[in-house]
Amino acid sequence: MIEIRGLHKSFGTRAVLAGIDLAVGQGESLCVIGQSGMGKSVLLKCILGLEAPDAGQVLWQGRPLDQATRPAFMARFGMLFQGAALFDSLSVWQNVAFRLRQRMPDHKARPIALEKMARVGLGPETADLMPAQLSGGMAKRAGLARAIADDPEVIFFDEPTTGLDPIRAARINALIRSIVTETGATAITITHDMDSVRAIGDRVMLLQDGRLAWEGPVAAMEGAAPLAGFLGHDPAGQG
Ligand SMILES: Nc1ncnc2c1ncn2[C@@H]1O[C@H](COP(=O)(O)OP(=O)(O)OP(=O)(O)O)[C@@H](O)[C@H]1O
Repeated sequence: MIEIRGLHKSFGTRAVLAGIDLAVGQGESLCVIGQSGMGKSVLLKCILGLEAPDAGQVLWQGRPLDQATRPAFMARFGMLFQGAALFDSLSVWQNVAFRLRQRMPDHKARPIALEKMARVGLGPETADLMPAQLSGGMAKRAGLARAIADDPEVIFFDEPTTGLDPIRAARINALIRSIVTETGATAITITHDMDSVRAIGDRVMLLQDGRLAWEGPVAAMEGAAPLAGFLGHDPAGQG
């Protein structure tokens, strides 16, 4: 369970986050949407401790995340970065096993990496390829395998379909949903893509002018007036 209480973050005179409260339950899949520049990335950075909020708290399992509690949280989270963000100098399996290799020898890490790769549709023939040899869809799958390699309790998906054509995007969305359901992980997805929201989310939040302008179950969003600008909108045209 992740909770955010009264989160404020300004840059100069601009209040990017002006009092955000939210809670994501264990096993829940939350999608955060918002126009470009509305603070989705800043929110994610505050949760991860990459930006220090001006006020407010982030709690994990009821405890505020601080210097003492953050390492345990960081060990239990996985992330799919926008654009996959693979390490160019590491092979696919080494990317997938990046965290595992910090605490186990390669002969133990590699089979786990191959198992996670299989889960996302990457066969063993891709294990020793370098990221530059992968298509966009394969790179995204490798990034997804890395995100789940250490069986995280919490997974962040940052714009998971960016750069993919609609067919590949739909496949990645379906894969993410099945993995989230199967693992019981808590998922937070930041996206412009309403097809991702429909496919991945249980609940959706609209971030606007530093506040949560709308929140509800994905099933209720089609009739929600504040979301009218997003529904049926082509996400490729934004941000
Ligand atoms: N380190 C920083 N210093 C100054 N301003 C910042 C900093 N980080 C973010 N901002 C500003 O905060 C606002 C929100 O940025 P953020 O990256 O969170 O938007 P976003 O909703 O993720 O946008 P996008 O969908 O385009 O990625 C922007 O106006 C941005 O310029």
